[in-house]
Amino acid sequence: MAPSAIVEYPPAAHDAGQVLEDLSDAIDDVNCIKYDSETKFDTAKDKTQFRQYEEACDRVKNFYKEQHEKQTVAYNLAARNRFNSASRPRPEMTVWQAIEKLNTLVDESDPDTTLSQIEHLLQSAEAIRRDGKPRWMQLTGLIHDLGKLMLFFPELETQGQWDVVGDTFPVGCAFDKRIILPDTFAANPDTKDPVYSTKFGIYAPGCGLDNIMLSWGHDEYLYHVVKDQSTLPDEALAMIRYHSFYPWHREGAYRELMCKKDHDMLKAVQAFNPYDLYSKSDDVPSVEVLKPYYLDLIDEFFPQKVIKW
Ligand SMILES: O[C@H]1[C@H](O)[C@@H](O)[C@H](O)[C@@H](O)[C@H]1O
Ligand SMILES: [Fe+2]
Ligand SMILES: [Fe+2]
Repeated sequence: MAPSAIVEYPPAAHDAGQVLEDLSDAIDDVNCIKYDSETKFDTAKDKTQFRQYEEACDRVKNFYKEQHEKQTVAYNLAARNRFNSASRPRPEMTVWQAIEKLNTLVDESDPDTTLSQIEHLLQSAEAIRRDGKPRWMQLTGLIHDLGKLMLFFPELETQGQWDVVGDTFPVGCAFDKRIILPDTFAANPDTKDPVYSTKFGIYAPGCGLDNIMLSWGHDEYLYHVVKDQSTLPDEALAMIRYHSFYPWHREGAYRELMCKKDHDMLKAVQAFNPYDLYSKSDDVPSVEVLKPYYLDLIDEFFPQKVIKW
C-alpha cells in the first residue's frame, strides 16, 4: 500500500457522511459482501454486447411483443390466485432434481445464451464462487432461475413463456419508457385504463416494492417458494425476486416507489446482476464435476431437502 494511503487518526476532516460510509464498508468486509470489487469473466464478448434488444433475432422480439401486450393487472391477479390457491397440488422434489428438470428449457427471451438452464445456473454460481463471495450468494446464483420450472407444472396454467421468463416491470401503473422495447406496450389494454395508465396508478410514492405487483413470472414465483423453505438471507431473496427487474436495477426507473429497505436491496441486486448476465459467455461448466460441491451447499440452506414447488 502506498504511504499516502495510511489513514491518520483522528481524521483531519470531520465528514460524518464519509465516516458512516467507511463504517458501512468495513461491515460489508466483515460480512464478505464487498459489492464493488472487480469481477472477472473469461468473457469472449465485451459487456456492451449483451442485452442488445433492438438488434435481437425475431424469437426474442416476438417474445417481448407478446409479453408486453398480455401482462395486465387482471392477468397478474389471476396468476397469483392460482399460485396461492390452497387446493393447488404442490409438486415435490429436491433442489438438485429441480435443476435437472429445467435442463431441457431454452429461454426464448434471451438474446445472450442458447445454453440449457443448468449450464446458465452453474455459470452464475461458479462466477460468484470464483470471486470469493459468501456461500449464500453462490447458492442464490445456482437457484435464481429455478422459477422457470413453472412451465412444467400444469396447475399453474402458464400460457407459454411470456408469463415465465424475460425482464419484469410493475403492472397497475404506467409502463416506463426505460423498459426494453417500450413501444410494444401499445396493444396492452392497461395503457387505456384511466388509473393504470397514470404514473403512480394504484400505488403511492414510497410504498415499497413489496407492495408492487411485478409482472408475473419466474422471479416472483421462486421468491415465494424459497422464502418459506430456506434459511437464505433477505439479500438473497431480493436477488431472486428482482433479478429481472432491469428497468429498476439498471435503468433507474420506478425509484420513487421504493421504501427505505429497498435501497439496501437495490445494492444487493446490482451486486448480483453481473454474475447472472456476464457469466453467459464463460466456459460451459461440467455438471458432474461440480455436483458434489453444490449438493452440500443446497443442504446447508434448505434444511428439509424435499421442497414443495
Ligand atoms: O431473458 C432473460 C431471462 O429470461 C432471465 O432469466 C431473466 O432474469 C432476464 O431478466 C431476462 O431478460
Ligand atoms: Fe432469470
Ligand atoms: Fe439468470
